[in-house]
Amino acid sequence: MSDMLNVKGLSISFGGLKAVNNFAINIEKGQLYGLIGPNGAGKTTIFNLLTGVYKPDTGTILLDGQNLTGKSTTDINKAGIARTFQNIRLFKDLSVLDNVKAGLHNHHTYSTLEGILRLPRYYKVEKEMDEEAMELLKVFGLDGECDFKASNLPYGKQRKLEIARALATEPKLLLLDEPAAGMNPNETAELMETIRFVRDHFGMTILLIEHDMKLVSGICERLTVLNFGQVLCTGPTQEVLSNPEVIKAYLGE
Ligand SMILES: Nc1ncnc2c1ncn2[C@@H]1O[C@H](COP(=O)(O)OP(=O)(O)OP(=O)(O)O)[C@@H](O)[C@H]1O
Repeated sequence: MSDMLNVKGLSISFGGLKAVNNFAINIEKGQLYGLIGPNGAGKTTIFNLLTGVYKPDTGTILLDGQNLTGKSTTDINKAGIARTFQNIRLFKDLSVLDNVKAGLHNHHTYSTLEGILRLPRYYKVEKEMDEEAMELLKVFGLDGECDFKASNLPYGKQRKLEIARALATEPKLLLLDEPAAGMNPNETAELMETIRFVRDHFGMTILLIEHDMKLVSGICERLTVLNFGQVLCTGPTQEVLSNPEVIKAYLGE
């Protein structure tokens, strides 16, 4: 199996603090992978490094063999990394459909002039986008709410919409930052099914940060545990979760 994501020697400091120190990870294509660790361990900072929000002090990031180190957020998104955020970020006043279409805009193009003049190509592209967005919404069971304002959806569905929008950019790697945060047990159980489905249906490679151990042990095949910015342990999920050092540093909290 080939690596979809290959990261080596990744570090960044904020002032005197080494938030991420010599981080490495290999994720195979189609793998469902978890990044866990105590609060402040550096997990979100790693997502910010992988997506170009921060530039690493050292290290390399390869996506499907392509070197993304030091690239901008836009270039990295185009190259195939999409993410969701710890605090949901949707276009709250836009419809559910338009939120997904905002993701599709990455690869459907008409010129600004074609758009302003409403030239035929504009209508053709808009129609194709409507259809594609609806297909994606169906996958998430959100097609019935396509005209709702995003902010009027219940919390669990907003999370799903955020994932749908990320998938609309046709990523090679999907990063989910605490997808179950703020969810009740029913919503979490449904979310687990959705994430598993996204992997199976789209063959998606997924890296997720999560504190909910039920979700982590339920769907992740491999884990990397981060502690004080450093990798404490990497391996198959059950092996990692029964590692005494991991229990001491994290699970025993
Ligand atoms: N832009 C920044 N400037 C200064 N310090 C930062 C910055 N971003 C993160 N940090 C620090 O880096 C460390 C790692 O933070 P990070 O948010 O990555 O942790 P985390 O593992 O995602 O935590 P949580 O589980 O609470 O979300 C923290 O000490 C944080 O305060």
